[in-house]
Amino acid sequence: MIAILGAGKMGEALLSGVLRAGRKPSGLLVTARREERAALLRDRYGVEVAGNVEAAERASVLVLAVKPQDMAKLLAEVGGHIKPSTLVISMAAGITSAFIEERLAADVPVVRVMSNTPVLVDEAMSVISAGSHAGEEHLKLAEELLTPVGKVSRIPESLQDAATALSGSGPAYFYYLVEAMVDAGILLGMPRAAALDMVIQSAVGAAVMLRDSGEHPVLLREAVTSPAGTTIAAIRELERHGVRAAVLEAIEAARNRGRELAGG
Ligand SMILES: NC(=O)C1=CN([C@@H]2O[C@H](COP(=O)(O)OP(=O)(O)OC[C@H]3O[C@@H](n4cnc5c(N)ncnc54)[C@H](O)[C@@H]3O)[C@@H](O)[C@H]2O)C=CC1
Ligand SMILES: O=C(O)[C@@H]1CCC=N1
Repeated sequence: MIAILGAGKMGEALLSGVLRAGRKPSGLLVTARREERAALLRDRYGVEVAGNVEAAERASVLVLAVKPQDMAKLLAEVGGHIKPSTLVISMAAGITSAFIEERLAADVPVVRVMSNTPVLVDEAMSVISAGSHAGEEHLKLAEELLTPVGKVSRIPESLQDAATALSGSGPAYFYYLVEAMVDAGILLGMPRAAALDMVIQSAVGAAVMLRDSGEHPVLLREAVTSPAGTTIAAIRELERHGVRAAVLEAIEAARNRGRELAGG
C-alpha cells in the first residue's frame, strides 16, 4: 500500500501520476487535513482515505507531502506507528532525512526527494537521496514510483537544498520570465493572447531544443544572435541590468531559505 500523507498540490499531482502509470486505486491511500479535501480526492481518484496514523500503519511506502512547517507536528503524530519495513519518502523542501529519522521510533529507511509541479504532465525533475537507513533497494523503489512522472536523478543529500532552489522552484522562474515577456509584448502594443501564445511556443521550442539537440545553451543562444541584429540589442540590456548576477543571487537565496525551513 502506498500512502500519501497531506495530499495537497504535490501529493495530488503524484497521486494522479502513479494512477496514470497504471497503479490500481485500491493500492493507494491518502490523508488530508480537511474532510472536504479527503472526500474530493476519494471521489476524483477512487482511492481510500484514512487518518494519518492508520495510513502510517498500513503503508509499505509512506509519502510525506505536507509543508515543511507542518512536518514536526505530523511526525509527532505518526512517528511511533511506522514499521521498520516501511519506506518513508519525504517531498518537503529543507527537511533533512536526519530530521525525520530523529522523530521515528524505529530505524526506518527514509528517502528525501525534491520534485516539481510538472509531475502533473509527467515532466517532473525529481532528485533523490538516501537517509542513513536507506539503501539501494529503497532508492530503486523511490525511482520506480517517480520515473513514470518524469526524470529522476540521485544526488548526495548535502546538495538537496541546491536542487530545491534549481529544479524544485525552477518552473516558477520560467513562469516569471514568461510573465515579464508577455508584459513586454503588451508594452509594444501586442494583444495579450497573441503575446502569450508567442512566448509559450518560444519557451516550448527552446526547451525541446535544449533537451533534444545535445547542444550547449551558449551555442543555441549564439545561433539566434545575429551580428548587429535584434537579439544582441536585447542581450546588452539584460547584461546592463545584471540579470545573470540576479539569477545567481536569487537561486542562492532560495537555497538558503531551504536550509532555514527545517527550523520552522
Ligand atoms: N509546490 C511546489 O512546487 C513544490 C512543493 N514541494 C514540497 O511539497 C510539499 C507540499 O507542498 P504543496 O503540495 O505545494 O503544499 P499544499 O499546501 O498544497 O499541500 C500540503 C497539504 O498537506 C495538508 N496537511 C498539512 N498538515 C497535515 C496533517 N497533519 N495531516 C494531513 N494533512 C495535512 C494540507 O492541508 C495541504 O492540503 C512541501 O513540503 C513543499 O516543500 C516540493 C517541490 C515543489
Ligand atoms: O517554494 C517552496 O518552498 C516549494 C519548494 C520547492 C518549490 N516550491
